[in-house]
Amino acid sequence: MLSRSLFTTSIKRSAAARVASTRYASTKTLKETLQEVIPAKQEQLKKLKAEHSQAVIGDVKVENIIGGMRGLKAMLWESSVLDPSEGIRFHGLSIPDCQEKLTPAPGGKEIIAESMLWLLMTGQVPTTEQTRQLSKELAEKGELPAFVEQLLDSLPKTLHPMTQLGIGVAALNHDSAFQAAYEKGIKKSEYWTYAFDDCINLLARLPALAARIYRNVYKPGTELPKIDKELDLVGNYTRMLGFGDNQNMTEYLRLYIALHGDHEGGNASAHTAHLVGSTLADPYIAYSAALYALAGPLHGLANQEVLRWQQAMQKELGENVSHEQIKEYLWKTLKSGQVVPGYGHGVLRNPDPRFLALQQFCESRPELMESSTIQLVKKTSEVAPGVLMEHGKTKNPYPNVDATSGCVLYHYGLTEYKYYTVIFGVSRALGCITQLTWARALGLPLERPKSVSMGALEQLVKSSWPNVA
Ligand SMILES: CC(=O)SCCNC(=O)CCNC(=O)[C@H](O)C(C)(C)COP(=O)(O)OP(=O)(O)OC[C@H]1O[C@@H](n2cnc3c(N)ncnc32)[C@H](O)[C@@H]1OP(=O)(O)O
Ligand SMILES: O=C([O-])CC(=O)C(=O)O
Repeated sequence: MLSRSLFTTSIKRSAAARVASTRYASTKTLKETLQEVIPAKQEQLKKLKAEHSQAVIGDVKVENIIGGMRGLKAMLWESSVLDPSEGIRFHGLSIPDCQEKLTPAPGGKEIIAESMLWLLMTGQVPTTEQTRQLSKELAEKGELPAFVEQLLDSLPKTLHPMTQLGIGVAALNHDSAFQAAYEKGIKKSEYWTYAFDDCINLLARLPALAARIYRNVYKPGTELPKIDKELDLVGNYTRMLGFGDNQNMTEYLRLYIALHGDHEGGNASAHTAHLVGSTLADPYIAYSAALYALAGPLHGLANQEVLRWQQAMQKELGENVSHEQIKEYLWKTLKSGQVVPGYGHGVLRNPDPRFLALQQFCESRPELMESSTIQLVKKTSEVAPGVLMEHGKTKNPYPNVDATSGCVLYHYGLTEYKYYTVIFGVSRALGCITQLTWARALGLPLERPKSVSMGALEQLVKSSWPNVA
């Protein structure tokens, strides 16, 4: 059984963090607020460089190099930190803190993308007015250029929705303010303002882009509504997908998109955006690249894979599967050499608090608790950790966020699971655009780590440990 104590502990511990990290913002816009907070961070970096450049903060082991750089502290990322036991904190705030502090949509309860973005970008909790003003700005900027609509409409319906999303996002760079300004020749200190403008335009246009792909592929011939200038980003997205009448689905998507927004810098999608952005490619290109990292089954695509796996199990065993049957099915998956999707993590060593928050959402809604899909998620989470521990390979036998995220969408009628990672792609922009803006504001350099061959590694080992055979 998953323990809730993790959550309670996190709520208690985070009270102090909240006081330390939360500073209420004024009535300034997001860009004006950023303008205010950037100089202190620039100064902090300058001081780190001047005073501590040569300080050693860890060792590089052979296992780091051959093991996908796991555990290597090698990136600067301000907006969130992932603790292996506690999970994610956004500028020090845990998920329950954010649920308590961040402004929901009018009439709603869940965190909205705008308030999460504000927190990520500035480290401050926005006022309700600031959140609404940002919603308005995003809605004003949300329509797609006609040529991008035509481009999307011309793609084969059989092309994976994630491939389509990446193409659409890359094409938006036609209007990149950063690229145009760079060509004109701007000073480095001005980079961030153009990058920020692109980032906001990108985020604003993602719902129309992602919804158009959904309509083209799964609901051809249905009318895509225009953006409603009075709605928040996700309210509009849900409406454009065709689920605007379902308040529970709208609220679920708000929570989903806020929680998937950022997961510190080392995850494959965020890291890709940062790497590509470090070449001074514009934010559209950088985020398009990130989407293709998200599209792999070990990362974001896992939410599609969870549903596919669950449905295959239900097809084989029927609707009302027992814990024992799930256990046998898990062993069958493992013995066939496949991973159990939705379980394990590169950093986390406990149940993912995003998983717990989404499960809590389900528990607050009777229609979800009665759903056989959601019940299967719960039952699987009760037996899979034991099976994975007995299997003995994974360092983390607990569910990650993907174990449940798609199943709720399925219950509410968004059954086309190849689309699920697109929703993740709308969300992950929050963290990636934050970093793209800050990387330019801090003048971070081109990312270029040193690679080594196996022969060179052997030599390095010999010279460090001469007595090793
Ligand atoms: C939003 C997200 O991206 S969350 C992650 C989504 N991905 C998934 O749910 C896919 C299933 N999970 C996995 O494949 C892994 O747990 C990952 C990719 C998430 C993390 O990978 P790692 O950090 O390498 O995990 P770890 O160090 O525990 O792996 C050790 C071994 O356990 C295996 N393992 C890890 N998780 C699982 C799993 N869920 N099922 C079966 N085996 C697993 C690994 O494949 C690896 O096997 P190997 O030694 O034969 O190569
Ligand atoms: O942190 C990771 O490596 C994967 C993950 O959960 C995410 O990116 O949301």
